[in-house]
Amino acid sequence: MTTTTTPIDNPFVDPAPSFEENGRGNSFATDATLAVGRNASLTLGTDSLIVLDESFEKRDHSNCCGLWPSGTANTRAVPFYHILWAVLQDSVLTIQYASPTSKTTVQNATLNYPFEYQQVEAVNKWVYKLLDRAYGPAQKKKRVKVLVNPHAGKGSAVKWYHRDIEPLLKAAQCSIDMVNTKYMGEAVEITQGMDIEAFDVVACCSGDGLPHEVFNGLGKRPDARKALAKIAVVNLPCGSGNAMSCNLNGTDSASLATLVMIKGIPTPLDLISITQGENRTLSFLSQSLGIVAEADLATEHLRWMGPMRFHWGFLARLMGQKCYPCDIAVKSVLEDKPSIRELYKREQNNHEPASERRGYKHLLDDDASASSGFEDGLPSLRYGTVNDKLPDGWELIPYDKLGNFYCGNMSYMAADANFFGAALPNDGYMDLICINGDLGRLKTVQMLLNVDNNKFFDMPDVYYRKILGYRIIPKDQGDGYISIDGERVPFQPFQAEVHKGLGTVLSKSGHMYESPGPWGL
Ligand SMILES: Nc1ncnc2c1ncn2[C@@H]1O[C@H](COP(=O)(O)OP(=O)(O)OP(=O)(O)O)[C@@H](O)[C@H]1O
Repeated sequence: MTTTTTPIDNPFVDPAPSFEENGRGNSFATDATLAVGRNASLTLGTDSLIVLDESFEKRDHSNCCGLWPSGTANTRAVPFYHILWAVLQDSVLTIQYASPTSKTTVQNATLNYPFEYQQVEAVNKWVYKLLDRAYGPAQKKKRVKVLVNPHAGKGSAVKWYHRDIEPLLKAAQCSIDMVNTKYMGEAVEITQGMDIEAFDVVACCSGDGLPHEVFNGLGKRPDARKALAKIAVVNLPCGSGNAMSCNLNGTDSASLATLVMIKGIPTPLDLISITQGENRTLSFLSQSLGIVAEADLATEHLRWMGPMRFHWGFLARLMGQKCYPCDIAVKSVLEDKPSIRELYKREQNNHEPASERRGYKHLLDDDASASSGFEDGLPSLRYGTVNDKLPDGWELIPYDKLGNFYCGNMSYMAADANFFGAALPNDGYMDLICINGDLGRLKTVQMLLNVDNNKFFDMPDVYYRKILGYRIIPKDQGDGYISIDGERVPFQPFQAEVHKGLGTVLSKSGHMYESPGPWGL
């Protein structure tokens, strides 16, 4: 009787054929194990590179305090996801990988093994397979324009770039062109004029402010559509608000986010056109008016408090049960939570390629043809601007007791603040939450707590909708706070509409955010 060993039973067994082999009818298969002299071997396992090296035992305590899965003292399993590069040069095989230094940080580490001249061909084939496993469908050697905001957060971005980010990018053979921004708005100018053929990614070592500028810089170009589709915008978190990284990299650690970027898959992102006065800008994250906007923007002087500043600002306003009366017209598509969950579930199982996730073709809207998708610049506005007459079918409704108007395009609005549990990168909708200001203090505090523990979406007082556009007109108030992607804009009426998959980001999955979704799935 013969017994077969599956990869699940044995991590030393090479898994199913690689991406390359699939396309080549397996003609490229080589041994999964490279023997290095008599004392070491390198094996392509199920999801890790298994390094067996007797010198580990003597040399170091390098299992990083138990952070790697490891069998014995002389074995190390390096997940393929952490492999940055491998090359055989001058008869020495060098493998670079991201090694955990704590639960939230990684740093570049290297393995070197000498090989005989006769082994070169076999080793090169093995390296090819290793890189294939390490990168899967992700592009290798990305060409990255890096923008560092020296003033982001507490002013550590330059230090973090040199310590946590650049070494990983170099180890992964990325080409780098780094610029420190010198003033507010410079990232708009840089990306408006950049050579988009020379780069794949613009990586912002910053908070969410610089990505906002980059989307707008690309959006101002005569070839805006092409630029926004070609260049992936990435946040490597160094600011005080790093929501973009939490959503797409699943972390607010600069080094871990860099690893995710190196392995990231281009993902179309819905962008929102905002018209206010005579201006048109792009928003990628959120728009808010009411308690959330005020708790954030009106507490700048309390920056020393760190993240507590937002909670303090929120509670202070809550005590006064403040309302923010507005007239609001909404072009709504889904208004009930079961349908919104259903959409989310469908998208989890939807693996269509990035090329199918752009444009308007999936929208079943009455006048979708108004924006046919052939323009070179930004798409035209289907619903006009805030200065035009209200689009057909829209109706302004008075919200005299409005406490919070919050429109989101991503799930997390800060680390652990999963406000928009049903948000999707390219469903072609914005997620809108409206909450009354006279709910009662206890209920509102409960709401805030439920944002932290993932029960917010299901609360009956959370009015959650999937929408295509809206107009909001503040009334009966003097000055106030409106936030677009966390930045303050004039307290004046504005209108918003979404463009399906107009922008591009890098994500782990190619189609979902790194949030747990709307609960109860
Ligand atoms: N050299 C600079 N000096 C002053 N401001 C700058 C500079 N470079 C960029 N900025 C601006 O800083 C703003 C905030 O940046 P960012 O989001 O990166 O950091 P942050 O700490 O998260 O900020 P905030 O919490 O204030 O939004 C952006 O609007 C950006 O244009």
